[in-house]
Amino acid sequence: MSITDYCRRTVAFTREIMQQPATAKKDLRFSDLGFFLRFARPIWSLGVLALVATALVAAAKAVLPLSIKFFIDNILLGETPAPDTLIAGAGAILSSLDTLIAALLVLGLFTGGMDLLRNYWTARFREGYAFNLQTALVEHVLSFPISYFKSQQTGYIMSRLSDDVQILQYTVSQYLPLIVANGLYVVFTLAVLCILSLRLTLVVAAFIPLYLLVNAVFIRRIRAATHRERERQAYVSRDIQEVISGIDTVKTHAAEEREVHRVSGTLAKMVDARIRNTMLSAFSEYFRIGTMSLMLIAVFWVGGNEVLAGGMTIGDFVAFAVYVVTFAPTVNTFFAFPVVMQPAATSAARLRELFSMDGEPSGGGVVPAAVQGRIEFSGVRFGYTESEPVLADANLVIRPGEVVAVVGRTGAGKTTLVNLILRAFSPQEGTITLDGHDLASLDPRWLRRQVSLVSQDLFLFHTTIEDNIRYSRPKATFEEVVNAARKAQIHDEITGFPDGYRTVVGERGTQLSVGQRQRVAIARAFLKDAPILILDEPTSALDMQTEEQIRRTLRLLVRNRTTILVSHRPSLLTIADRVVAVEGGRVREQQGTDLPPEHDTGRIRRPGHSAAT
Ligand SMILES: Nc1ncnc2c1ncn2[C@@H]1O[C@H](COP(=O)(O)OP(=O)(O)OP(=O)(O)O)[C@@H](O)[C@H]1O
Repeated sequence: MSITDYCRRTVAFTREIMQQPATAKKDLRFSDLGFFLRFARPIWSLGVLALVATALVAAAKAVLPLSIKFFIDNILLGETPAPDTLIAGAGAILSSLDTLIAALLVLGLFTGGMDLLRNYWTARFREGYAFNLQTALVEHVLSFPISYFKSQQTGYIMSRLSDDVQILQYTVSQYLPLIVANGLYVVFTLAVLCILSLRLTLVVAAFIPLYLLVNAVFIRRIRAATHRERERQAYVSRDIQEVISGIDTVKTHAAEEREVHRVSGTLAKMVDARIRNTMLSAFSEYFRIGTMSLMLIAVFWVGGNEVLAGGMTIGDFVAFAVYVVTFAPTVNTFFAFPVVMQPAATSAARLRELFSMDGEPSGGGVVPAAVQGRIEFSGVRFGYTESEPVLADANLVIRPGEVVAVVGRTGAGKTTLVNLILRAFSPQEGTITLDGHDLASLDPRWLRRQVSLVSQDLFLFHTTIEDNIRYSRPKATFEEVVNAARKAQIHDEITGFPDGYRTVVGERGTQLSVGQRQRVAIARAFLKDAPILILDEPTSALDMQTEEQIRRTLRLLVRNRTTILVSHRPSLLTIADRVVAVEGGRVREQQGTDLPPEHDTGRIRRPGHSAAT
């Protein structure tokens, strides 16, 4: 590529990034600051200490260059300070070299000590703040309805939970103390500059609107670019997480290259967003540095002429020049804060959005004293999209203690039906009641405590088998855990492992076979002993012999519980009192002639029969 082509492309790229949409979807409002301050409330005293220490260090640093003025004017040239100046008193005291050196030593020791304290208090405040924020965030996100987690990919949620908090914490901890310190430094220094020369200070102040103009042009653009970058970063996390969790499928299809290509595609979009964002920041920095250089030139020009004309002492000018040379980069950094704080502002806006989403009410809703277990669907309509109902007009009554098997073609809506009982989703029309209470009116956590679920999609934690079984009743004794495992026909296999019940099952239970995991889930249900039981393909991974054993234990488990059994296994349906079919969005009773031949053995009791086995 020729140099001309290169320049042309650079200009086109610059024009393109300056013309990108400059409005971000989720901007942080000023009122949101109050929201984020609430996490600082329990540690406010540390914040105040950090602020006071920062102010003292800034003040100490601001007076330091004044020593040059005293050294030149009072000590070297022996001039008597003008009685009407504010710093005359200090000048009179520091009129000998010894006192000036002693004062400098004291000032140095004080500044160093105070700086150490500032670091300590700032670190405690920063970490305490991040702790409060992240704990509240995890608590809030865990209160979201199950439907949120079913509609979002784990990697995307994780990115928002960890990346945003980290970026907010990192940026705020790095820059917030600097903003405070630099802000105070600017104020103190401006005061000293005014004392040294009001005229020159006005020259400095004249450049402030130029800084504001640069910010006005760039801030909105940088904010929008940061939003784009962060969304794309979440997509990268989502894709990587998906590949890692589906690594078995990826490997068996020898699809590593394809997956690398897919992830690198998402990654490339993020890198592009990052470059554009970096370049926008670089352009704004370029204009700020330009403003700073112009300011320094103007100060030297006006100040130099003042000294030549005798309107200013050499000491005042040198002190002023030292101030301005150290002050200018601080002013520059100060006006760059709105830019460097954009990642934090973006993260804060995204976190605010998460916090403003409604979780399920905790402790709200009706909590009946006892559960009979009558479940009734009346005219229920539900679809994952409004236009395509999975259930169109579902009517079903399950009597207390009854075992109802739900059959139907794959994709007919059987799992959807049980998810509605768990209030993972809410019907768009019609009602579902438990003992006459609309599920929508019940406390969702209470409701789920009344239900044991053994599903085909079970989850084990990366801990011991004992703790995994105990998950359904944390206060259960070891004997109760063993008892539940015996009933679920897994005790002998557990004791066969070298570590027995202390065997760690691996992430998601990968060190157990699917059949073993399924029986751990059944053991959990025995231990929970809830009045309602949902069995969604509970034996899908078991061989015929183990299923036969489990069928016997399931007969025991369903006793005196309202049970909904979803299964494609004809043999398992024999534990049901009756069978209903989900078909075309409706639920209809299955008659003897509708059942596959192996069902019609007379073991399935028809509606109206007792639930006892
Ligand atoms: N979280 C979801 N989001 C969108 N659509 C979904 C979701 N879960 C299920 N579906 C769709 O709803 C329909 C019913 O699914 P459901 O899992 O209830 O069927 P099922 O009868 O249990 O099937 P199977 O016997 O294969 O388990 C299917 O078309 C499915 O694609």
